Amino acid sequence: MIYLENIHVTFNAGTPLETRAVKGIDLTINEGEFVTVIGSNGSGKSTTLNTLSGDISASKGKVLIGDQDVTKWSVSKRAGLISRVFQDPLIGSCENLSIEENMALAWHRGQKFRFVSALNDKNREVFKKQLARLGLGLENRLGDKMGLLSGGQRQAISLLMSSLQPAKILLLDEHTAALDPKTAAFVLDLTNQIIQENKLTTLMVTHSMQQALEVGTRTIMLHEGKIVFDVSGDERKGLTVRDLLDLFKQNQQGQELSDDSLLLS
Ligand SMILES: Nc1ncnc2c1ncn2[C@@H]1O[C@H](COP(=O)(O)OP(=O)(O)OP(=O)(O)O)[C@@H](O)[C@H]1O
Repeated sequence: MIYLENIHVTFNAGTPLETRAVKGIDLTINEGEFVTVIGSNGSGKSTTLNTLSGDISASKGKVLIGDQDVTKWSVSKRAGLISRVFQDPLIGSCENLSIEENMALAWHRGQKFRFVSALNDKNREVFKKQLARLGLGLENRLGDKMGLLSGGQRQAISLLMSSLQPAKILLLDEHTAALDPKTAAFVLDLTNQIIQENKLTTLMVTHSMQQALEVGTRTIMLHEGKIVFDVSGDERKGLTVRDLLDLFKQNQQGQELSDDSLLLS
């Protein structure tokens, strides 16, 4: 269970550049839920994910994971509970390290370890088995530098890496946005498999309203730092992008959504 309790995030508080990015978010996510997060540019989606991962400290409010109050935990301490895949395939893996070194790092995330002992035959077999399921032949390229791979290959490996250790929460920040449509569909399919196999509680930010409805079990929309709607279960089944736009309008006193990137996707 994840609880975000009255989260506020203000950047550059008290200066002319003050930005109230998140304004009182209350969100409870049950174990195993897969929440898709939509909202226009600057609505606070990444800031909300960053507050959960610990990359940003909330100006006010509490973050709880299970029965633990993690509000004051560092990113590295939270990394034992949370794994993350970013939009940019270059973030989240080290291009100068090999595939197997990246996987060893992911496997030992948050722990002290040495490559010399982590890269043994037994572990290599585990990495190979995981990579083989991608069907990209990467199981035969364990020693290749990550920087040699395409964006889609890196994103697929990042997803595998996110499930190598027992984190229970997966944060996906537009992780298919930089990929071509075919690779994006492949990575999304892999995402679904990994979430189901590992029973992960997931938050996925997407700029596509269609994608937000097609995957996951619940959809929330942020607008100007607040949650403007939250749909799941029967209410969500059969919803169309048009319905989402109408929901937005209802909750915003007739205001139309003006972000083309959301409307067009
Ligand atoms: N580190 C920061 N310093 C100052 N302002 C920031 C910082 N990070 C985000 N902001 C501001 O906070 C607001 C919310 O940004 P955020 O990145 O959370 O939006 P978003 O919904 O993820 O947008 P996008 O869809 O464009 O990625 C924006 O006005 C942004 O400019």
